[in-house]
Order: sequence, then structure tokens, then C-alpha cells
Amino acid sequence: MRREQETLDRLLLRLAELRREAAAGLRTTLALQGTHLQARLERDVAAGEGAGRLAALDAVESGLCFGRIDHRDGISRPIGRIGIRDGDPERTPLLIDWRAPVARPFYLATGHEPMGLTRRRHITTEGPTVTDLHDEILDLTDPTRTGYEDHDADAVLLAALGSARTGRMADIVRTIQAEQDRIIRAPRRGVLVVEGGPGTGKTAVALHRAAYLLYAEREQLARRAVLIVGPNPAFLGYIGDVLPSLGETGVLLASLGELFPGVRADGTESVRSAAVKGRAAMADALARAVRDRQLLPETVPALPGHRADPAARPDPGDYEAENTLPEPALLVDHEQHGTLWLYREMAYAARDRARATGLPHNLARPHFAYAVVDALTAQVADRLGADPYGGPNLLGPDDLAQIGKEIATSADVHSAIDELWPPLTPQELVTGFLADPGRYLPEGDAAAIRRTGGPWTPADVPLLDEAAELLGVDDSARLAAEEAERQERIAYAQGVLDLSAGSETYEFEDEESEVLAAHDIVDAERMAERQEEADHRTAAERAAADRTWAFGHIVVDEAQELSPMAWRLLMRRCPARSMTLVGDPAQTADESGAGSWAQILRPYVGDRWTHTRLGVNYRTPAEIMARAAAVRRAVHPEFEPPRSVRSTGTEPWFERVAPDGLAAAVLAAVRRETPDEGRLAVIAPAALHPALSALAGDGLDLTRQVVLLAPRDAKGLEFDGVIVVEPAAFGDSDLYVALTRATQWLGVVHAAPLPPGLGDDPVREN
Ligand SMILES: Nc1ncnc2c1ncn2[C@@H]1O[C@H](COP(=O)(O)OP(=O)(O)OP(=O)(O)O)[C@@H](O)[C@H]1O
Repeated sequence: MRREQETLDRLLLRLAELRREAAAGLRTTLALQGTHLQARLERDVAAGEGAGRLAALDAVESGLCFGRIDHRDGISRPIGRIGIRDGDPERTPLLIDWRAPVARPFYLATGHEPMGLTRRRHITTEGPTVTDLHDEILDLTDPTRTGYEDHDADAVLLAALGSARTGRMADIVRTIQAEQDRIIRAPRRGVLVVEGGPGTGKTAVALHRAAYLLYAEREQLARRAVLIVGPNPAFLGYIGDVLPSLGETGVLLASLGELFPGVRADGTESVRSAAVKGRAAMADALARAVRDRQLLPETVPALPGHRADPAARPDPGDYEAENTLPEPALLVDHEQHGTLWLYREMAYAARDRARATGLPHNLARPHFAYAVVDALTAQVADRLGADPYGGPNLLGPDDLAQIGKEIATSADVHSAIDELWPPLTPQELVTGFLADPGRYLPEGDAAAIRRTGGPWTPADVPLLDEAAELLGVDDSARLAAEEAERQERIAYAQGVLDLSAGSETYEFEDEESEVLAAHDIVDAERMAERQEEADHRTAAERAAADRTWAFGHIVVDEAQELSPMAWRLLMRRCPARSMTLVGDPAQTADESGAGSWAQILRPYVGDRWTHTRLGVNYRTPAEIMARAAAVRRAVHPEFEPPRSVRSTGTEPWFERVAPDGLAAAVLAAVRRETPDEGRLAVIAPAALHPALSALAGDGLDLTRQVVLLAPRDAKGLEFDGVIVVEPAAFGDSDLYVALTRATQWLGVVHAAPLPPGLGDDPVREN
């Protein structure tokens, strides 16, 4: 114990030193008053890196060193949250990062396969103090004993599992199990599906895998960032501490509703509405909605005499005879050229030309516009330059170019084009679509999603993203502005270089001189580029603001919940298809899930994906799991639950009351059962929440000692104790989820009879 304490003291001192260095470095960097572009740039980059490093060093102090491995050759290695080296010239390693290859035996070595180890030690600390040791002997022939040998190899794991919950998920870096370690360290390429029942550590494994990949492939992933997708913001809050505690901050955590930059999708809607919006058929429906916005009004006049013979040009005289033409829906008043006629055939030809480009709507729009302008130019040319003797048009190319320009810059021509091929934002398209979905969907589905106004919902986000793909962004104006700005910067940089060249002393011109002037190494263009790079947000921050960002890796938790439309969005965010998908089909809320993994993945990766399973439930004690499994089996007789790693000896309790006494019984149970330490959740159908409002806080704060949840909101969370209220009102999978949230005890309060399976055993009387 004393030796471990000494090691920890040394490590904490070195950590403090590193922190001081990082903080001082950051201060110096920020104080740099560089006026020179290059100096400013370097300062910003260094400041960004320094701040990140400081945050990481701050976050890893608690439980910094949690293990030690002793090798057969006599070397001992302390294992910790990050790697730490001494300040000596050799930079001697003092602490080994848990993710380093040499740390791997800490997680995998067994007596059967000791991987060169004689001993594995778990070190328990509280703040800066070592409080306990557990040694496992891996080489029975090694006679040395320390007195901390533990016959129960799982003691440290069981202590972690039995500890009181805080409302925030903790990392499992001390006790990662072998089956979990293999998943955490699996290669990054390709799609890895991790399936497992409740409490098997899927979330924990997914987060540690993100930390591992960031360590093992820092170069690529720091630039491209890792995205972690969770089911809702409350869940993301619950898991939000895990990666920082592992020293990783450069990850974007987001729920589906947060993946369309500029849109806050916090509206709610019916389950059916979300399910309809999630169907793959919506992609096609939206594509049709876009084409509808390119529909030419029937009232656009047909070219006189044109229908019968499309090649025949009309008699220019007809243009004057306005009142002989059909309803003139698109007459354009042009200042110089008088009335221009946009005939239906012209508009159709323009549309065909634009569609033939295959470009998204907004990008094809300029092609439509060019075609219309060309046609109108020809019309004016016919009018102005027609040879009265029937010869070729009298106007020359310059005249035509001039007329074209006049037409192209006319506001009236623009509004005519806008009417026929309007520029559209995804928001406009989806708003229009939701207001009148009956044009694209069967009436039942249309009725479920029809909406005018109101906030965006998470299920709208994949629709917005799909719309953004179909529409494209015509950023030619922005790009032109950026290019102009770039040219300006080059001119500025050239000025700076000229000045610095002008201020050279003659020594610099000395042939012998080895000193290089600025302009020897950077030309104006390079310097301007560097100035342009002055966006020092982290990759994760930039990714959050960019819909088209391609992530280096995506982790999806509760992946079974995502709709086909949501998968389309996520796959677009990861063209490299480097993904970890974790989920449990048995916990799928029936309406919205996308079906089997094979069905989900086939369109994107064919059958090139890997499937793994986690089979041990670390959360739910055996007594509770038996009930949850019985409920599940009542509906799916073939169901196989995960094996609980522990049992508490405490059977779930049941309390049946009269319907009007339900709320009072729940409140009394809460008073009776609220633990001194740890968290209690009451999971009740939303209809009962008003009667239980005494338990509800402001918003969903999982760190409150008692939390009131609707069945849907319980997914992914855990509590020491759980009271399930009126389970007969829960859907199958919701009930299974609710019953598997407790780490210690489960109570059920009900007025209606219990659902099949749940009450099969004797009921405890309260
Ligand atoms: N190796 C481990 N060491 C310590 N605790 C662990 C380990 N593996 C899992 N746990 C704990 O088990 C609990 C369940 O883990 P997690 O939430 O990741 O499971 P899950 O499979 O995502 O569950 P669900 O599907 O029910 O949401 C957590 O408290 C987690 O910390």
C-alpha cells in the first residue's frame, strides 16, 4: 500500500507539473502580441491545443492510476487513464495509458493464459489516497505473495457494479471485461454491430471504443472527428462525463434532432407521426415534392402555331397581336424590350435542359435560368433583327450578347424564373410538404403527419437532410465572394512581403548569410492561405456546424431505434462507413425501428459488416432479470435473456391498490424507499404524471434523487431502485426496458392486473 501510495504521489505531482506547464504555456501563448500573420496563426493553433490539453489533464485526476501489471521479467507497469512521462531527457514512462498495446494484458490475462504476467493489481483510490489493493496471481509458480491476493477475482468488478448511482454514467476503465475489450479495440474500418441485452455494457463499450480509436488513430480522427449519436439529449447528458474522464474531449455527442445545423428540433409528435416520417418511402415522396416545385403552370401560353410543328418559328408579327394569344400567364415586362413572352414550350425545354444536368434542384436552377434567358434573347432578336426580305437575322453576336445581358439582369425576368423554378431551402420544402402531404402519401399516413407551423421535431431532421440533398445549395455567389476575398488577402499579403523585403538590411543580401527573409519561404499566396486557415475551432466544433461534414467514425447507441430515413442521414455523414452500432432488438419501440441489422445495412454496405454479441448483464440483478425475462417470454417464447453477473438476494416487490389510490401508493412507496445515497426512478405512463407531479423536477434532471420518467424516456438509463407503475399500460418492449433499469431493487405498484409473466411468482405483501 505504501509503495503504491508513493507511486500515486509521484504521478499526481507530475500531473500537477504538466498542468502548470500547460497553463503557463497557454498564458504565454495568449499573451503573444504578434502582429505578424504567421505569429498570430501559430498563437491561435497553440492556444487551441493548449486549452484542450489542459482540459484533459484536469479531467483525469480522479482515479488517475488504477492498476498495475507485473511481468515475468520483473518489470512492473502502472496503468492509468492517460500516459504520463517523466521530465527527464529519456522521458521515462511513469504511467501507461490503458489504451496502449502494453496495457492490454491488464484486461485479457487469465491464469490459463497469463500473457507474460505474474500478477494483476487493481488499485482503488479516493482522491489522492490509495485505499485498497486487489491482487490476482496469474502465475501460480511465482511464490511471492503480498497479502492482497484476492480469491474472488471479480471483487473489484462487483464493487463497481454495486456502488450507488449518481445520475451520471461513470467510465469502466478499471474493470473492462475481456469480451468488451475485444470490441473496444476492434479495427476502425467497416461497420461493427454490437448487440446485447440490457445492462451488457453496450453504451460503456461504445464510449470506450471511441476513446480507444481516438488514441490509436489520433491523426485521422482528430481531423475528421468522431460523432456519437444517442437517443435524446437527456441520455447524452447522462453519458456526457465518460469521455472527458478518459481525457478525450474532441467528440461530438448529438441526438438525431441536433444533426441539422441551424435547426432546433425539440418539438414532440405522436409515435405514429414519427414512424410515418421515418419510412424509406419518404425519400421518394420528397423527391416528387421537389419535382412538383418545378411544375410549369398550365396557364403558360403555348407558342402560337408551335404545337403542330415545333420547328416552326412564329411570325414575329404575332407578338404584337397580344389579344389573339391564350391567357398570358407569363408575360414579362422588360424596360427596353417591351413585353417578352415566355411560352410553355420554351419553359418545358428549359426545364428539360435543367433536369438533364442531373443536378440537385438549386444547382440545376441556373441551367433553367440560362435556357430561359437564351430563349427570350432569341425572341427579342427575332423581333428586332428580322430581315424584312426573309434573310438571316441582321443582328451580330455582339448585339445578341448585349440583349442577353439586358434580359439576364432584368428583375422581371428573374421573378418569372423564380416562379417557374423557385430557389428552395430544405425548411421551405419540408414545411410545404408537411402542410399538404396528401399529394404524396396515402390519406391515413398523410393525416398522421399533416402540420402547419409548430416547432421541428427530431423525426423532421432526416426529412430536412434529405431535402437538403435533393435541393443542393447554390453557393456560386458565396464562392465568388470568397474568391474575391482571397484575392484581396493575397494583395494584402503581397504588401506585407514587399514591406518586409524593403526593410531588409544589406546583410541579408550578403551571399554568405544563412538568414532567410520571410519572402524566401512564403509567397503571397501561401501566406494568404495560412491566414485563411485561421478557423481554429476543433474538428468536432466545425463538424457540428456543417451538415456535409464527413466524420472519421460514427458510434450509434440504441441503434435499433433509428428509422430508415435516419440511417440515410447517418450514412451520408460517414462516407467511409466506419461505424460502431450498438443496440438491442428486444428493446426496440415497435413502431419506428428499421428492422434487422441486415435489412438496415444491406443498402449501404451489402453484407460487409461484422456482428458481435455481449452476453453478460452487469446491471440488473438475477432476481429482477428473471421477471423481465418472464415478461418477454410471454410474448416471445424463444427469448434468451443475458446472464446476470450478480444477484442481490432481494426479490422484486408488488403492491396492488385500488385505481384511485395509485398515485398515493406510489408517493408513499417513494417516501419509504428513497435511499440515503443513490438514485430512485419512478417509471409511470405519461397519463399518470400529473397525479405524480410532486416527483417531477424542472425538465429531466437525472441527478435528482428521485426521477419521474415516462416509459420511453427510461431507455439507456439506470438507477439503484426503480418503481414501475401500472405496467399493464406499457408496450411490450417499453416494459422490458423499464424492468431492467435497476441495479439494486425493483418495486411494482399497480391497479390493473399485471401483464403476463410479471406476477407469476408469489407477491410480496407490503
Ligand atoms: N466492465 C464493466 N465494469 C464495470 N461496470 C460495467 C462494466 N460493463 C458494464 N458496466 C456497467 O453496467 C451498467 C450497464 O452498462 P450500459 O449502460 O453500458 O449497458 P447497455 O448494454 O447499454 O444497457 P441498455 O441496453 O440496458 O441501455 C453500467 O452501469 C456500466 O457502467
